[in-house]
Amino acid sequence: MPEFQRAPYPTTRMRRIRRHDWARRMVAENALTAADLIWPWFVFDGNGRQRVDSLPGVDRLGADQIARQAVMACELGIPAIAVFPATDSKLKTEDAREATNADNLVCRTVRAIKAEVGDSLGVICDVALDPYSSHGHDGLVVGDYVVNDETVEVLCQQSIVQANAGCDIIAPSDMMDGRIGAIRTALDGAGKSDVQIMSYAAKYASAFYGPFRDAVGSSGNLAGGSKKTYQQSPTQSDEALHEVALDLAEGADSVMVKPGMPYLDIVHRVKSTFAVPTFAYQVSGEYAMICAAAQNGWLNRSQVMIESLMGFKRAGADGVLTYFAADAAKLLKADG
Ligand SMILES: NCc1[nH]cc(CCC(=O)O)c1CC(=O)O
Ligand SMILES: [Mg+2]
Repeated sequence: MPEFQRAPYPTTRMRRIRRHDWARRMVAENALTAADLIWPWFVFDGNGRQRVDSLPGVDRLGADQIARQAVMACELGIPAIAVFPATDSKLKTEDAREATNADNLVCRTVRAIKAEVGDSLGVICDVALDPYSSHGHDGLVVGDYVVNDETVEVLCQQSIVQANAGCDIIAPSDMMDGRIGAIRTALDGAGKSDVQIMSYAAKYASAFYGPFRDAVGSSGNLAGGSKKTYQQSPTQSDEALHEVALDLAEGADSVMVKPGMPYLDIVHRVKSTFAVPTFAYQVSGEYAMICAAAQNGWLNRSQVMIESLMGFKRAGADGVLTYFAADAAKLLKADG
C-alpha cells in the first residue's frame, strides 16, 4: 500500500467520489462485459430440452436446439461456449471408450455449432472420461486407483477426435499429471497445432460439483466415491501455483481455477504470479446456491449474479465460465 499523509478529519471525504452515478462510473476500476463470459452447455441425444432439477434455468439441449442457441450466444456477444455431454448410460463402460468415438454426442454437437456459426463462436470441449465411464471417474481405474499414464493416452485420443470435429479449445479437466504436454504433442501430430489448450490447472476436489454430476448423469456412477487422489485438496494454495507452472511449461495457452468463488485467492495468486490468460469456473453448485436463495426471495438474483461475476474480474480473472452467461450478457446489453 502507498503511504498517505495523515489528513485531519474531515478533509478527506471518500464519499465525494460515490455521490453521483457519473462519478461512480468515472472511477470504476473494473468492468464486466459479455466478452468475459464463457457459457457451459449440457447436451443429450434426442430433441427438445430436459430440465435439470438442481440447476434451475439450465436445460440439457437436444440436437434441434443447438443451432438456435449458438446464434443466440453470438448475438449476446459471448465469445465461447463449453459443451458437456449427458451420455446415454448404455454407452458408459469401464474403459470409457465412447470418449474416443469420432461420432459421439460431443463431436456431433461441435459439428452442428460450427456448421451454423463457424468462427463467430469459440467452442471448448472438456477432456476427461467421467461422462463416459461406468465408474464416474475422470480416468481409467485399475483396482481402486485411477491410473495416470494409461489415462493420458486415452485423453490424447479424445482430444484428437474433438479437434477433428472442429473444437477450438481443448480443456483437460481430469488433473492427470503430464497430460498437457502429451495432448499438445498429440494435437500437433494430428495437424491441429492451431487448437488451443485451456488447462483446468488448479482444480480442487470440491463438493460444489454436485449439480454438474446430476446434469451429465455421473453422480450415480461415482456412487459416493471421491476424486481426491487426482484433484487438489482445498487446503492447498502453493500447490496450485506448482500445477499452473507445470501446465504452462507443457504448453497450455491459458489456465483455469475451479471452483470459483471459494477460490478467488487462487485466481489472484495465479494471475499475479504468471500474467497469462487466467479463467475461473463459477461451478454448478455456486450457481445452484444463488438460484436457490433467489427462488426463496432471500437474494436478488440479477444483482447477486453481477456482483459475483464482478468479484472474478476484481480477483484478476480474464474470463469466467458461468451458467449465468446468457442472463448476465442480456442484462449487460440492456444496461449498456
Ligand atoms: N471432469 C469433469 C468436470 N468438468 C467440469 C466439472 C464441474 C463443473 C461444474 O460443477 O459446474 C466436472 C466435474 C467433476 O470434476 O467431477
Ligand atoms: Mg497438473
